[in-house]
Amino acid sequence: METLTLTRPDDWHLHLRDGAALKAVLPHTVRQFARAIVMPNLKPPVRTVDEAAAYRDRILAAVPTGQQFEPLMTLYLTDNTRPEEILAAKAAEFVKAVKYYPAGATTNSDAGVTEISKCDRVFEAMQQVNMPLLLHGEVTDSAVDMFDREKVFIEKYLIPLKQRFPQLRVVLEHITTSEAVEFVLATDNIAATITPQHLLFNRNSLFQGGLRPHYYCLPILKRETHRQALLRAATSGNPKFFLGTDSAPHPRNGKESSCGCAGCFSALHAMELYAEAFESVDALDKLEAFASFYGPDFYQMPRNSARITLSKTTWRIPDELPFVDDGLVPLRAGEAMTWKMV
Ligand SMILES: NC(=O)N[C@@H](CC(=O)O)C(=O)O
Ligand SMILES: [Zn+2]
Ligand SMILES: [Zn+2]
Repeated sequence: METLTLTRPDDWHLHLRDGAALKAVLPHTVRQFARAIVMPNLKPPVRTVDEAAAYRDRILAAVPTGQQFEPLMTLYLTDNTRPEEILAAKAAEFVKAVKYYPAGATTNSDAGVTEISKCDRVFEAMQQVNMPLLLHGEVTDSAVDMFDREKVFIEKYLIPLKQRFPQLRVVLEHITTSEAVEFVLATDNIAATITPQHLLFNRNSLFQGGLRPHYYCLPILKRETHRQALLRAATSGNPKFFLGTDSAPHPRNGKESSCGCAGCFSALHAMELYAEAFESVDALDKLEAFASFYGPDFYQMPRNSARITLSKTTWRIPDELPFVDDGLVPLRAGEAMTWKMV
């Protein structure tokens, strides 16, 4: 049987939620990944080192017995974050980055930043102590077309930010456009994560025979030329592009609604999805570095030493997994996968 053995990967962009939802989804991630950058967009958000420490403890308590997992914590940037909090985060070694959400851009981002330049003193401190800034890179201006919001964010906010803070290390999260790929390639001290859905699907998947809420995430899927640019970047062997699933669980009734939530759940089968994307352009030899090397290199952490194996086996993605309130529909539910983690 055809198999693929890789260094154990890490997920550099993950939503674990809290409480019963955390307990339901964490085992899926622990099965595939050794570590994950855990997003802070809880209700209320994780804004301080103390809140991050408490959330980290709740995550560790939910790790299935006998298994290993290291949550890498992030702080949620607000208009009121103080530079002192950055120094405290640096001293507390479990906080690995600070996350910027434009207020109102995505799920649980109401407490996000209203005007990015308000945070300049915080960015100054981050640049000083080498704390990475993670960006949800979309403008929220309702006058800007939904499909242009990442491109406009780069032009309007990210280029000026990098001019003000050239040494600040930035991750442009879940990139979706060729403009993002080009910007990352052309700029120092910036990397990007790429999700499985943005490598596998274009915006037609949102409307395949009807409205498909389980393909709705933010930033929204773009046209095919962008998907191809992302796939080229991910499989190029350039260390600026690495794995971040953005697995973002919502209950079925939150997605299948008159105003459905944004987010795709992929923690169940993330590595299988990435393997399929890489295989589609005959680049399986580039998967290990994308999934297991470039992330820890950017975050200046050691690479993992354990290994995982994927085998060429056909299986069917379940229609639904147990969750809270309602079931959890995984990305591409009910369809066939050709790789399977052993
Ligand atoms: N990606 C999403 O569509 N949703 C994420 C938030 C985010 O990463 O923007 C979520 O928390 O549900
Ligand atoms: Zn986001
Ligand atoms: Zn996310």
